[in-house]
Amino acid sequence: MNTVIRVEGLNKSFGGKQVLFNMGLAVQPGEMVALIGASGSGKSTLLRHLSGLACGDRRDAGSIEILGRQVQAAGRLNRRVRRLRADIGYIFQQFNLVGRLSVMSNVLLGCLGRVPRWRGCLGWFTSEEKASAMAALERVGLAEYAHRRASTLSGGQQQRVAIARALTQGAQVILADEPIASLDPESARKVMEILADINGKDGKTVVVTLHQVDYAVRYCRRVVALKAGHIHFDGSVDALNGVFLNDLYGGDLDASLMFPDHAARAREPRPLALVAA
Ligand SMILES: Nc1ncnc2c1ncn2[C@@H]1O[C@H](COP(=O)(O)OP(=O)(O)OP(=O)(O)O)[C@@H](O)[C@H]1O
Repeated sequence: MNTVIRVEGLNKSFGGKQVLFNMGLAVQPGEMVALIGASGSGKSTLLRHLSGLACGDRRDAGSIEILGRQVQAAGRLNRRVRRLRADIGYIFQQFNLVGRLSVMSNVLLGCLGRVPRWRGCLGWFTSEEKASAMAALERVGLAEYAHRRASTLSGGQQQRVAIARALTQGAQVILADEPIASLDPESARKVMEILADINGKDGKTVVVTLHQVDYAVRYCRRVVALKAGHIHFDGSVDALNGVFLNDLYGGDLDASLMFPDHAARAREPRPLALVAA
């Protein structure tokens, strides 16, 4: 099978300050990968580059391919990156819904990359597209809210609508940037379970940045840990331990809460109390 995400030699600077250093990454079809690291380590910047929402400049070397198609090379975005974005579902921390529109209309926005522009402008969708949007809402448990104004939903519900939008989009790859950072634990659990379900049942490749290491341990097999713009670790979640996490987070993380002993990590349910500072 072909590699879904390939990053080679990626650098990024903002105003002369380098924030990503020679990053290399390969993600295979159907993987669910957690991106972890302290605040400012470069997680969101990397994710934005993967989706083609950001790019380096000519001084920033590096290339990114998604689904075998070039997103950027030598600090330049592929001119056809908009098309590629139709295959990438991007979940934002703050949901990015249009609050005054109905839940259903928001989910239908997922079709925009694939329908003729005039239809998108008129908001004219076929019955198949509407059925697909409703099926996506059912999948995330929100069919009964289809005709509610999006702004009236809770944060957790809005994030599930955003996931339904990515499903309707038909995205092959889901990039989720701190999707649970502003949610209560129960809403966070539901969002992570939906992402894991989409990964497990539909085989979609998921990369999710997380502040909460315990959710990474629970839902992802592979972890990529960033430290000061470098890939510090890339491997099995089983390799994480308190010493490693204290080093990664500079002592801001009380990993003893998470790994009281190695054996406890294998037991379910895993603790959900720990949040990185
Ligand atoms: N638009 C920007 N202009 C200037 N500097 C930026 C910009 N975006 C990010 N940075 C800097 O790049 C570095 C990495 O930021 P990034 O947001 O990727 O980190 P992060 O790991 O996602 O942090 P957090 O977990 O707090 O969201 C930080 O030093 C940040 O200040």
